[in-house]
Amino acid sequence: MIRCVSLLSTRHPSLFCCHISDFASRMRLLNRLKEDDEACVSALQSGSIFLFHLLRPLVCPTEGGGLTPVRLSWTSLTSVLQRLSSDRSLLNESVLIGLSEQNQNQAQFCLDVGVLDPVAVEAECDGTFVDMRKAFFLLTGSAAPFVAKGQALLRWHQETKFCSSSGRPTQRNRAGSLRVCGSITYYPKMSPVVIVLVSDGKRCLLSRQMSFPPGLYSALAGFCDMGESLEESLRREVAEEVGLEVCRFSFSGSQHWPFPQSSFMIGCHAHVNPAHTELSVDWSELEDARWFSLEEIDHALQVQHPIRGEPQVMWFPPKHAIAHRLIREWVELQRAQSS
Ligand SMILES: NC(=O)C1=CN([C@@H]2O[C@H](COP(=O)(O)OP(=O)(O)OC[C@H]3O[C@@H](n4cnc5c(N)ncnc54)[C@H](OP(=O)(O)O)[C@@H]3O)[C@@H](O)[C@H]2O)C=CC1
Ligand SMILES: [Mg+2]
Repeated sequence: MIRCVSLLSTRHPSLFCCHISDFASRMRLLNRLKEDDEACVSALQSGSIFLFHLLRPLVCPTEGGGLTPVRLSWTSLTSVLQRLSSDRSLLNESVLIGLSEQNQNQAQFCLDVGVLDPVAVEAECDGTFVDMRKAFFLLTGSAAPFVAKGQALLRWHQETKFCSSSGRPTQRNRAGSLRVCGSITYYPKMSPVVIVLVSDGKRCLLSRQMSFPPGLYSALAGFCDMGESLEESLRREVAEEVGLEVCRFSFSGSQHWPFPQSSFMIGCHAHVNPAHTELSVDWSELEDARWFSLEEIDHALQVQHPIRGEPQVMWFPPKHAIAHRLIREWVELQRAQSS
């Protein structure tokens, strides 16, 4: 929907009224809140706040058996803090996550209440603090990436309290989108990871690491090295982990991934020459790597959850994960090619 938005900007005084979409106006407002501390304070007072305790999100169950994050208004959170005899200044630690598309661009913040007794907060707020690994896969709708982003920002603040150059404490802006020490500005960081589903035209290649739960197989993945392009990382990771040479690849999509910290997953499909598919697996990285037929992949896609005590049952990362999407795309392509 296009609507007329009045943009009063000191930076762009010529922009008084123009036609921009709701999305564009939301993005500009978000940017303004990052730059304007006063505007951000007032957005917090009318916004919603999501709580974490030592990086564990506060959630409550949904009717369908999933989880949803608990959101509090500024007023209700200040009264909770008062009842728990905590200083309201804790709210200064909150970090802007985004603006609600559904709720008239309401600002959304996250706050780690690690200094408070978690049980008391849970009782006050009707929720439970749960480990991110559990929460991420049970959060419904768009909540999983949203909560992951909040946790990633809070973690970054906790880890960037001091300047790595001077050793002095860093200062943050109100939104929490940066920290400074003198002339040095720190911005939140992500580690780029390439994740690639390799195919020989008929089969696809999946692997598992020692740390994976029993039966879980996924696409090959690896952190990009400093200075590498996406294609260089992809070719290197496939060569390192299974000894194959990629002849062509295509980009599929990307996602922020909260494990082990903040990864920026770049999902790709890659092809190898069907005449050169013999694997030379790096056993120090992988516990197993194998080629799978369409039939085997189709069967594993039906497995919703790992079955306890049946490690032989193969299953894939859940729908949230880009690995899942790559596998589904490969299946669709195989079906389209054979019909
Ligand atoms: N979203 C999804 O669908 C999926 C996501 N993933 C994610 O992809 C990520 C990367 O895959 P993985 O195979 O483990 O990566 P790699 O193949 O690159 O191997 C991991 C090792 O690389 C080293 N390393 C290099 N740079 C970094 C960095 N920036 N952060 C952490 N470790 C680094 C570490 O070695 P050392 O410890 O020796 O220093 C680490 O153990 C994983 O964290 C995993 O969570 C994986 C599969 C599916
Ligand atoms: Mg790897």
